[in-house]
Amino acid sequence: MNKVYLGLGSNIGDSKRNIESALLLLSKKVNILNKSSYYETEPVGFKDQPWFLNMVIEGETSLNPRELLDFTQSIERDMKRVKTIVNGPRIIDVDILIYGDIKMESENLIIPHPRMHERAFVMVPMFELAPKLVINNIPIGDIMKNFKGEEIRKVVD
Ligand SMILES: Nc1ncnc2c1ncn2[C@@H]1O[C@H](COP(=O)(O)OP(=O)(O)OP(=O)(O)O)[C@@H](O)[C@H]1O
Ligand SMILES: Nc1nc2c(c(=O)[nH]1)N=C(CO)CN2
Repeated sequence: MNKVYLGLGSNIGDSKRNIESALLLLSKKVNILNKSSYYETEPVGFKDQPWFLNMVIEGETSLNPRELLDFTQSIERDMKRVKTIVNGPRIIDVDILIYGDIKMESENLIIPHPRMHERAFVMVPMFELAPKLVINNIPIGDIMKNFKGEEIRKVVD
């Protein structure tokens, strides 16, 4: 089994329900060990869209990276994710953030996720789960200093 961190996001429909549906589907092939809180987050990239709901899970899987990507993309398809504009609104988005100690860069799979360290909507929930993590030789605590905090709000149930 390999340790993985996956980032989930949604900003169409009942985002919390969408994410929980995706988690149920993910649990068929990913043993979910830990879930971050939910966060309401300002859209990054394309601003003219609803705020997202984001969270990160820590899990383990026997799927290899390619199989894991195929699996997460099958979940996005099953949940009728329709590709709109780049960075645009979506029912569900599942990103592979970290897979063990693997560093890979193929045309459709880059691990660690190449933009995760720029994203408060990934780093804040990730820090909640793994405050001692080192990503590309940078301690996550140092990455956290880049964020001001107004772009993200923890959802308190
Ligand atoms: N680590 C990764 N996790 C998920 N998809 C990845 C990863 N690396 C590359 N990809 C590729 O990114 C492509 C676009 O995925 P998607 O449409 O979900 O992008 P996005 O989530 O909108 O943008 P971003 O990747 O910046 O979060 C996928 O088809 C997949 O092949
Ligand atoms: N706040 C937020 N912004 C985004 C998100 C997301 O999940 N949350 N996903 C994107 C494309 O992956 C682009 N922008």
